[in-house]
Amino acid sequence: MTRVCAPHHDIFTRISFDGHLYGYVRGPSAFSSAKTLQKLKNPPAAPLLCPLRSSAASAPSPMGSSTAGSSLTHLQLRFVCKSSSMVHGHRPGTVSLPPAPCGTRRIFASSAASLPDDDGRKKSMKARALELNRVLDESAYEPSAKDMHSLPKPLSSADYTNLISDGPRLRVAYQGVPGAYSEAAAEKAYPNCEPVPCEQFDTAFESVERWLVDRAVLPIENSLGGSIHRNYDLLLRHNLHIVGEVKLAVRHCLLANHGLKVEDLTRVLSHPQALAQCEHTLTKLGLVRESVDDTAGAAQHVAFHKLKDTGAVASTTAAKIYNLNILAEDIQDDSDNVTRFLMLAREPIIPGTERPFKTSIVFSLEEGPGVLFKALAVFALRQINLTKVSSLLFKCMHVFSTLNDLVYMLVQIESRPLRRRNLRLSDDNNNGTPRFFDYLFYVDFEASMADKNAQNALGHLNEFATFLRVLGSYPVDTSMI
Ligand SMILES: O=C(O)C(=O)Cc1ccccc1
Repeated sequence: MTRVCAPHHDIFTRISFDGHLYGYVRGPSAFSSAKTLQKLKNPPAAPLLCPLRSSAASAPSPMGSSTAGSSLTHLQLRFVCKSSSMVHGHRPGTVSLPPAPCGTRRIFASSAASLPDDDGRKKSMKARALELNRVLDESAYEPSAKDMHSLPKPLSSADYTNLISDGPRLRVAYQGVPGAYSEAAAEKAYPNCEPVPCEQFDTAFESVERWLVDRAVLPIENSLGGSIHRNYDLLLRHNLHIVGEVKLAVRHCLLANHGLKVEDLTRVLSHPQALAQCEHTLTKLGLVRESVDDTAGAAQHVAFHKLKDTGAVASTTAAKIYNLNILAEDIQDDSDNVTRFLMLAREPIIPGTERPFKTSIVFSLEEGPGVLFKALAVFALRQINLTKVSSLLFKCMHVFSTLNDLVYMLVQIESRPLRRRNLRLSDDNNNGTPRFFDYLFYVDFEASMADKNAQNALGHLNEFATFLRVLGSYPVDTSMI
């Protein structure tokens, strides 16, 4: 893939309710970047590019009539693109990325053409990428297992300054350390990628936003332990788009240092979801459970401290990396233990109809009887399936009296009772404005935003929702079916 560097400007996009990608290119090289957008192989049709606002003395001319390298500064261009014909009257309201740190160049990773003066910039980007690799390599920890020093240290927020992504392999952030299930999910989602470990979920989100990496892959829900609510919140607080999903069969092992037997253990460490998924087995073994950030981190801790009374619930890969003994395999309570991960990117993908697509949205509603019924009816009326009912649905039964009527639907609703919590949204003007919501509903429905039916459903929902955002429209992972 040829990359285009877009110096000192912001590119930001969002999927509109009518299935368009739209966004802005803002900054001194907006014209050359906008020209680049016009040349994209994907989307198949040239995007419409139009000047939105310019702080330059004269108004900018429409795209195509200006030359690359124009001396205009702070130009904002709005672009809208769709694989079929243009539809006017799309909803405004995109979200801008935070300004690049001074001197930082941003790479428009999904572009397929080059700017004329690309060479010099590529060199400097390469240097910065090497810089990132150096930080990752040099900050290796000192674990007990012999190969551990060669593992990359997870990114923390301290690694953000002036480091950017470059290189032939797609760099994919995940939360955890090498050997985590999220790393395996990243490799399944993007074969041949370079997985980049991150200390926290927030770090993974920010690493993508700051162009340190190209994508993030994060767990969102699993068949046993339920949803990972923190990541739902992060989806709202950040500007990333869901561009895919990947399902991973998760098989847990009980790991311990060599020479130990199960009877020697009194305690077990792991990610809370992993502990929940092995609840019965761990109870039977009488082990005290302790939560840590990720399963592989638990294995690393047990190995590093040469613990004699503590085991870890983690993968066979983690056992190999941290040189631990596998005391028991397949200890999850349910043999069909599947975790769903989301693939996140800075730009949305163009929704298609050539294969099954799913769309994820988040919305809030005014309180009142029947209001959730009305919201879900916009899909039911159009025969759009929502996916499976979450137990969290029942938390809001006192608010929505007609909810019982809806249980027949195949629904996945994640409701987040926020108790008028102050949620700092990355809003459409990128103000990070705090807004209050009593409940936020996360809904996945089985349709593409390119589908007129889905567009109508969301248009309808938008008439009475107090807030509505499309988090992404992406191909369904059918690999586990
Ligand atoms: O901790 C990990 O390894 C993760 O990737 C998170 C997780 C934990 C349990 C099941 C699936 C994913």
